[in-house]
Order: sequence, then structure tokens, then C-alpha cells
Amino acid sequence: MATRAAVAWEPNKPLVIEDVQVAPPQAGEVRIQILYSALCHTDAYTWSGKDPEGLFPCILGHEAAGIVESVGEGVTEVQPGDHVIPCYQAECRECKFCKSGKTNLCGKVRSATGAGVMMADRKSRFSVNGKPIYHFMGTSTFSQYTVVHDVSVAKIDPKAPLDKVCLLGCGVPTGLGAVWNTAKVESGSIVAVFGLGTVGLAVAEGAKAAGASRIIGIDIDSKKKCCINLFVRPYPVADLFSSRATLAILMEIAKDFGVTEFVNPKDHDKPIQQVLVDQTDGGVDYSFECIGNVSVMRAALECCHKGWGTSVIVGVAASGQEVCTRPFQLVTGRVWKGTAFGGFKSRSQVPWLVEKYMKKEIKVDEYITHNLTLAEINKAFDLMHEGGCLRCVLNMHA
Ligand SMILES: NC(=O)C1=CN([C@@H]2O[C@H](COP(=O)(O)OP(=O)(O)OC[C@H]3O[C@@H](n4cnc5c(N)ncnc54)[C@H](O)[C@@H]3O)[C@@H](O)[C@H]2O)C=CC1
Ligand SMILES: N[C@@H](CCC(=O)N[C@@H](CSC=O)C(=O)NCC(=O)O)C(=O)O
Ligand SMILES: [Zn+2]
Ligand SMILES: [Zn+2]
Repeated sequence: MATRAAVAWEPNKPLVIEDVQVAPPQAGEVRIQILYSALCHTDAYTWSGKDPEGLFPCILGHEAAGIVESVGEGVTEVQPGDHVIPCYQAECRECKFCKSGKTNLCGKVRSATGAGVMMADRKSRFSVNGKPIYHFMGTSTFSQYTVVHDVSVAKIDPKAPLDKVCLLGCGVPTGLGAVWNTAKVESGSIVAVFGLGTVGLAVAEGAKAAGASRIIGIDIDSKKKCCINLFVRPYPVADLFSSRATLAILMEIAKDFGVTEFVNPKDHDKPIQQVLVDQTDGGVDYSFECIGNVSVMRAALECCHKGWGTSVIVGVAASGQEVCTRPFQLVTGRVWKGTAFGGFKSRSQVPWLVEKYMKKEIKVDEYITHNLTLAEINKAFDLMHEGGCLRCVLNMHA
């Protein structure tokens, strides 16, 4: 079929809306009409050329929702018309990883998704004028139609609003799961969140739900202090980003969201880890790096309390970057961990997260600061880089 998609022909060059041919799904594959797709920082990361797995030309996008258009041979768990969320973290329920009970990673299709192709024939289902276009993360949701592996499709409640629950394809589950599944934060804990984008704010939301006593948000963008206000709709979002709300109001509303204190490292002469250790009687119980900066990853580990503090790396760092610290930091009881998709098993738990959203037990709408169309995708990336944007949702068929 012919469709429209945003093609990244080269790193860092504007995406081009192209007429793309999308081949029918083969055995074990599903073709999905993508209705809404949001932008995650990881899309920008791969587009920048810093992803060692980045392949060009490709169709980016991995945080989306849509409707199954057709299925290949042997696909039994979804059928045309089903409402679905494509999942970059597959769940086959048969491989060594899936059966381990120790991880949400799945090995069944990972070699193909990392190589930008489909498992069945190691080829792409996308082409422009006969030229193959690589898949991305096994999802490629910046296309009106995409083809994914059946093990990468979560079937969801058809009553769920797709323009909202598309966010449950990445950022929000990653933050919540980092707290609930990876760190397992206990009630009363002191938590530090580095980076208050969608992922970091979802960490704060998860920490609040877990009963954390203090949730310290750290960001170099002081406008992010305003982001923690998005829950109060009488304030237009634009006003919050222009910092017209008073600090008293901001902090009142921040409590509702989860962040109890805001620290901008630029306001301090001391290293941020020392600032936090001083403010918390020896360090935090849990910290989360939600930026992708290896220096901040070190700070996040070193602000943890001696003897038990745990730091979780969530951010994705550029090719060639490495983390380092003095081994003494670990010898003295701090723990360094990482998380992919917040440790959630995608096909099993994304529908559960959708239900939690429908019951108003988790927030989603509040992370959406902008709505644009597929044709406006380059503007959406500009917004992400400008800093006044959490999630921008693209209407793929407007
Ligand atoms: N492990 C996983 O499964 C996932 C990882 N990610 C990664 O998580 C990270 C966050 O993603 P988003 O929330 O979408 O990004 P974002 O760009 O919306 O948020 C990042 C925040 O970090 C802040 N920041 C940048 N440099 C900083 C510094 N030196 N100190 C303090 N704050 C700083 C920015 O002002 C911004 O508010 C990215 O690296 C992304 O690739 C995203 C989703 C899933
Ligand atoms: N290709 C990248 C890997 C980036 C990465 O770590 N991706 C995360 C999801 S980020 C979502 O926004 C992830 O789930 N990783 C596990 C995986 O199997 O890819 C690189 O090589 O740096
Ligand atoms: Zn993402
Ligand atoms: Zn598996």
C-alpha cells in the first residue's frame, strides 16, 4: 500500500514527508494504521547520529497507538480492527529472557529490530521509489502505516483514547516502572530525579505513588519547575512556561505532581552530588538519571546514601560515552542499575497500564503539552529542543 511517512534520509537533516510503499505483513507480522504518535527524546538521539545502532534512511518513532489493518499468517493474538500500542520492547513469552522471570527484555526479534529489518527475511517492509527504508526500534511509528512483529503488539481497551494512551508506548511507563519494578522504592524514601522531561516526571509520579517522603527534582532548565504545574489546568500551559506563576503557587502544585523540591545545579558552586548529600543528611535512598549524560549518571550515583543508596540509569547516552566512578562508591554499598521500558513486560503490562489510566490511577494527559500533525514533525522536534515541551502528540492523518 502507498502511505505517508516522515523519512530520516540522513542524520540531523530535516525529516521529509514521503510517499512510502508499505509491504503486506508476512508470517508473524502485523500491519498497523498509526493514528497518533508522540516524540520521545530517543527519536532525537538516533536522528542526531549518536546511536550506534542508527541506520539511515529510516522511519523513526516508537511512542504511538493505532488500529490493526491486516495480519500475516499465523498471527492469532490480534486481528484487524483491534486497538493496539506497538512496543519496541517485545515479549514472546518463549525465549530464554522471557522465561527467566528476571527481565522484561526479549530475545526473539531483537537482532532484527537493531538491524532495521524484519525477522522473517531480514528485509524492510518500507520503500520509497524502490529504495528500502530501514525500520527503527521495530516500530517506525512516524508512518501512517507500519509493520511490526506480532510479539511487539499490545492489544488495548478499544475505549481508550488513542491520542492520549500513545504515551504508554514509552516515556510514562519507563518512568513509573523505573521506580516500581527496577528500584522498588519503599514508602518514606528520599528520591532524586535528574532531568524533568516526561521520563523524569513519570519517575516523580511513580515515587509519589510509592510513598516517597521527599522527591527532589534536578534540572538545568528552570522552566521545568513550571512543568510540575501542568496538573492545574486553570493555568494556561504557555503561562507556566513563561514563568508567570508565582513560586508559592508552583510549589503548592508541585506537591500534587510529586516533586517536593527543585534544584538547579547552575545555582550552586559545589558539585550537585555534594549539594544533595548536604541537603539529605548523607544522601538519597534512590536516584534516577533521566537525561542520557554520563557525568550526571556519576553524580546520580554519588548523591546516594552510603551503605544502601541505589541509582538507576534511565537516560540513553551517545555512542562512545562511558560511565565511571571510584569503585569505592560501590564497595561502600551504593548500587548502580539500569532500566529499559521501566522493566515492564510489554504485551502483558501495557494493557494493564491503559486500564490504570482509564481508572485515573496514573496520569497521561498531563504530559501532553503540544499537539501537531505529521506534516509538522520537524516543528515538533524543534519544540523538544527548545525545552518548553514535554510530549508533542502528532495526529498522523490530519
Ligand atoms: N531506558 C529507557 O527505556 C528509556 C530511556 N529514555 C531516555 O531517557 C532520557 C529522557 O527522555 P525524555 O524525558 O524524553 O527527555 P527530555 O529531553 O524531555 O528531558 C530531559 C530533561 O533533562 C534536562 N537536562 C538536560 N541536561 C541536564 C543536566 N546536565 N542536568 C540536569 N538536567 C538536565 C532537560 O532540561 C530536560 O528537562 C533520554 O535520554 C531518553 O533517550 C527514554 C525512554 C525510555
Ligand atoms: N540503540 C541504542 C539503544 C538505546 C536504548 O537503550 N534504548 C532503550 C529504550 S529507549 C526508548 O526511548 C531500550 O529499551 N534498550 C534496550 C534494548 O534492547 O534496546 C544504543 O545502542 O545506544
Ligand atoms: Zn522513548
Ligand atoms: Zn522473548
